[in-house]
Order: sequence, then C-alpha cells, then structure tokens
Amino acid sequence: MLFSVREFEALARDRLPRYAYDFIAGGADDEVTVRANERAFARLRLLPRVLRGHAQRDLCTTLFGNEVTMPVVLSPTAFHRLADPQGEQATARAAAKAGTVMIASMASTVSIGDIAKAGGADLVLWFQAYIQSDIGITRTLIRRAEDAGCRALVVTVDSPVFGWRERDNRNGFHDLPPGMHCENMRDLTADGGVRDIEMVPGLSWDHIDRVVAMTDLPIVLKGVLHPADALTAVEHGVSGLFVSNHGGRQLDTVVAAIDAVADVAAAVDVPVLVDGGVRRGTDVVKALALGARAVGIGRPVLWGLAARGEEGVTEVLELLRAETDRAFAFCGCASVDHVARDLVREVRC
Ligand SMILES: Cc1cc2nc3c(=O)[nH]c(=O)nc-3n(C[C@H](O)[C@H](O)[C@H](O)COP(=O)(O)O)c2cc1C
Ligand SMILES: CC(C)CC(=O)C(=O)O
Repeated sequence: MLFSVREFEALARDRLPRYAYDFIAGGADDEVTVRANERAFARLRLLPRVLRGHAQRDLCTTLFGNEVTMPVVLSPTAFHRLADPQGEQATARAAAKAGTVMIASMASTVSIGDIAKAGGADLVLWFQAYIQSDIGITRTLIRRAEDAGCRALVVTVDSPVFGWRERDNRNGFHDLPPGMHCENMRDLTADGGVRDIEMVPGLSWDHIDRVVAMTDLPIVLKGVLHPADALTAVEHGVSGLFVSNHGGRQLDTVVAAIDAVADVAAAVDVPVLVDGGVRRGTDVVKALALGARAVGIGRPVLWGLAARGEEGVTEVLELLRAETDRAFAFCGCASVDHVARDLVREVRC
C-alpha cells in the first residue's frame, strides 16, 4: 500500500528505464520552474475555519457542462505507453472509474478513438491539440477528436518551439521505442504514414480564430500565464483558460503556475484551471481558493501508471480525492463554493 503521490514517484522510478523516468520527471534548462511549481504551493499556507458543522463534503463540480466528481482532472501528457503497455487505454479506464476528465494528448501512443472506446460511456474525454502549420491537418485532428466524442478542445499555446530538455539530450531520447507511435498522427502524410508533430513558432491569435471557427466544442487555451493574454483569449471566443507552464518543460524560470492563477482568474469571467506541482489535496484547496475551478495533474498520473498500470492511476486519483476531502473537512468547507480566498496566506520561506 502506498500513501502518497511521492511514494508513487519513487516506485515508478524503480520500475522505469532511466530515459523514460527522466523524460517524465524532467523539465527545461536548469529545471528552476519544475521545482518552483511545487515549492510555490509550500509557500502558501492555509488559514482554516473551525466549527462549521459540515459532517459531509461534496467535491463535485462542473466544467463546461461536464459534471466531475472532484476538482482534479488529468492534464494531457504524451506517450503513456512509455509507462505501461496499455498506455492511454489504462489511463482512460481509471479516469472513467474516478468520474473525472481525461485530457488526451495529441501525442498519445493510443489513438483518440481507441482511448474513447477504452474509457466507455462514463469517460469525459477532452482532446489537447498543438495547432499545426497546415490548417487542414489541424482540422483533421479536431474532426477525429469530435468523432471520438470529445467534449472540449484544449489548445496548448506555450510551445512555439520545443523546450531544451537536457536529460533527454543526455539520454539520447529523441524517438519513441520501436512499435510505439503518435497514433493520432497516423494517415496524415502523403504515403499514409505517421506525421511528426510540429511546434509552430509563428502561432498567433489568427490561428485561434480559425480553430474557434472550426468547431462547436468549447475551447480551453492551455499555457496562459499573463492576465492580459487571458483577457484577449476571451475576446477571441475561448471558453476557458488553463494556467500552466507545461510542468516547467518549456520556458524555464517562468513563474510557478499557482502564482499566476489569481490574477488570471480576476481578469476573466470564464472557468480557469491550473496545473503544475499539484501533489496533495491541500494543493487542490489552495488552487480553488485562488480562483481556479479545478486543477490538473500531469506527472502523478504517469507515476501511478508506471507503478501499477490502471490500478496505480486509480490509486493516485483516490489518494488525491481523499486528501482533498480531508482538507475540505479541516478548512470547514462543505463544497467547492465554500473554498474562499481568505483560506490562503503567503509566507516567505
Ligand atoms: C511527460 C509529460 C508529457 C507532457 N505532454 C504534454 C502534451 O503532450 N501536451 C500538453 O499540452 N502538455 C503536456 N505536458 C504538460 C502537462 O499537461 C502539464 O501541464 C504538466 O505536467 C503539469 O505539471 P505536473 O506534471 O507537475 O502536474 C506534459 C507533461 C509531462 C510531464
Ligand atoms: C510530444 C511532446 C511535445 C509532448 C510534450 O508536450 C512534452 O513532452 O512536454
């Protein structure tokens, strides 16, 4: 029995080949932001309320019309088959069982259609896209997600170029192992092969306008940190924002995601999610107090998957659910609406 996300990371580290552990754990340059994401949560301290008389807590919330059983969703992460042979299919089953959203990465090693099938009718599935320079390819990817029954589109905008990942360079990890592919990119080359995912340095608001016009799905922009960009996003018809620094994997020395969330939430009226460094139920409460509707978890899902496959993802999600419920109880919150801004204080440490 494991008792924390941290212990899942330790077991995953034992079980994974070095290159795969480093790919998942690592970040850009000096990994300042990787560390900052977690440390920023430690600098935030709770100021709980007592004697509120809530014998039961309800963690449910709604995200763009999708009901979820807790304010914790699975952030998009690439290449789940590096962690477990069943890859994203195992993750989808665990997300469906937990009653929360799985955001499937465009760089998944199982196609979006097969992820949807594995999760079944109970899975709330969203698709994460990197806009490609060929707008026709982008459209095809979005159609595939719509056909698979995805209920929102998460467009990642913090990646005009690839981050500089020194661990991957040192390990020579530049290609997936034989037999693993980005399955969503299949049949997208002239000869019907698997197309490489591009990062598009020229990405602009014009691209967002084209994607908004291309689909009826709600669009969430992922990787927004500046409140002025959040405001512009809403003016361009975006339905939600995902405050994120990509887990410290793109631009290093960026602010911790949790430190950016309050200003973004104050700037806009649409739901705001945040990810980066969430490892405990108390982190979930802090994020909600600062204005997030829900948090995402990236690495913890992959630690669960690498440690114990589908069951490991379930255990990680249930640990976070229990911790969040306990934190609600300690803070005197009966539901997500009770998590007020004054529950959090910042300290120097
Ligand atoms: C191994 C790995 C792969 C990732 N792949 C993607 C991806 O394909 N698309 C994306 O938008 N974000 C990707 N991310 C970023 C996550 O969505 C998320 O922002 C980040 O992991 C959150 O931080 P956390 O790992 O501390 O929870 C990836 C992160 C990791 C660790
Ligand atoms: C295929 C990559 C672009 C996936 C990614 O976003 C990451 O490794 O952070």
